[in-house]
Amino acid sequence: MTTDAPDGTAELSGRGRQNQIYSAGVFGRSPSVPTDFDELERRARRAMTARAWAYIAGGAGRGSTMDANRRALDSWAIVPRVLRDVSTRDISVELFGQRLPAPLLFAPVGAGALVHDDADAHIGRAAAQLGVPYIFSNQGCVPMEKTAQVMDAIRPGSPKWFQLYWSTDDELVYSLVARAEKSGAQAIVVTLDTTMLGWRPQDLNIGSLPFARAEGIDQYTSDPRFMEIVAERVANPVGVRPTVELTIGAVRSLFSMARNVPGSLLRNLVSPTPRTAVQTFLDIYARPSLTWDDVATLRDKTDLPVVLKGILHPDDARKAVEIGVDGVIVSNHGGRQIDGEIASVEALPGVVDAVAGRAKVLVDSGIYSGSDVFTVLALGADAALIGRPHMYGLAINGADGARDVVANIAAEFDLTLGLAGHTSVADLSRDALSYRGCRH
Ligand SMILES: Cc1cc2nc3c(=O)[nH]c(=O)nc-3n(C[C@H](O)[C@H](O)[C@H](O)COP(=O)(O)O)c2cc1C
Ligand SMILES: O=C(O)C(=O)c1ccccc1
Repeated sequence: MTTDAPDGTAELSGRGRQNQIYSAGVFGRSPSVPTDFDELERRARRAMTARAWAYIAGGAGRGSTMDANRRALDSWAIVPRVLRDVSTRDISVELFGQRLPAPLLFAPVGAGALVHDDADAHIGRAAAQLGVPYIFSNQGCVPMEKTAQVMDAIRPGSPKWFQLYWSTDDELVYSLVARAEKSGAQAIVVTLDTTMLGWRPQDLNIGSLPFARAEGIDQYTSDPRFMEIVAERVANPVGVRPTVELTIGAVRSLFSMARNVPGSLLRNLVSPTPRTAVQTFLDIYARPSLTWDDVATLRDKTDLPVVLKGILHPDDARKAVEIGVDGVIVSNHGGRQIDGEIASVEALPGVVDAVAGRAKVLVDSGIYSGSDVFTVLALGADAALIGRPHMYGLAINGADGARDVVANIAAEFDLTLGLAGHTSVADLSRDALSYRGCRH
């Protein structure tokens, strides 16, 4: 089956996408982004500043978790079946009552402004054109209301979810959740693996943290509760440690941020407010003391599906189901948090078995091609999140680049599905794979 975007420019079916690309080729036009991950990454690196590359491509420590993510995927081989009429295929899936055109989502990625102005709005546009969900990052660069508006203008009711980092201030947490509900979010994703930032040598070695330059704090500066905390701190600076020095770039971002905030406290740049906003963000964005009780409370307070991101142990998956969450995301945050961590795909079968169909199981980290998507679905995942690849597409070719990267992965998945002898996602099981063991 073919899924056209409203403007007719993006195809998710394998043959449709191939036809688009080959037909354009006849007129000398090449695709907006490379169609394989390695070339995509090379081109993206050339399109980015060194600071953006360090943050986006970087991982924790020596990068061994990123390597493990790839190794785990590559240790499974697809075993095709033949003569089964694969002429009509359906790659759509249902998640939380909504039919999605492909088993894919745009992962939440913070500080996208490093790559593109108003990054989140452009990714929102890409996602809306495809009808694929976009999970808004809590560390995004555009207030969620604006991204939602951009998406709904393209496709009313475009699938959108909100990713939450649990702040030390519960009132801020619930203010963000209420804004997400009002913006039309269809699920709340709580990310659990970033209660502190991992040890990231690529950023550390050049002394670069986007948030310290006010890149990636727009969900906060557009929040009334957050700005109330900032105002309190400005009025009463006792105990506030100014650990952040503002650069010219930071002042520029703060200036644009001030334009976003109604009746902004930030307008007056000679005031201590911008610096306090950055420092307040760094102080309160995450609470390492978070426990299951907090998540259970959230579960009771919102009617939206709650999805936990960063689940890798089967016992945690069982506990999540027990407290009534609707889904888990098997993720090691793209290998950015712990060096030497279990690969998502290594953890996936254990989590799928523990959940036993009682909640949705999503997965991310290193899923870069249609055959990777095939592998994780055959291992029991319901859908996969795509992180760095869509940011690389954004870096190379803006919204169209982000869209086409995800369209290409969907198209390759559709072809892989058919070539392997299957016609729908529901057909897939571990029988479709053979374990070839780790090569190390
Ligand atoms: C630059 C960058 C920023 C990220 N920011 C967030 C974030 O704000 N919230 C979150 O839950 N995950 C964040 N992640 C993790 C992604 O959601 C996802 O788990 C990861 O990118 C998947 O791995 P992949 O990049 O190999 O596809 C970020 C990842 C990257 C690369
Ligand atoms: O960079 C990230 O991966 C990320 O998710 C994050 C979250 C909070 C603060 C800094 C980074």
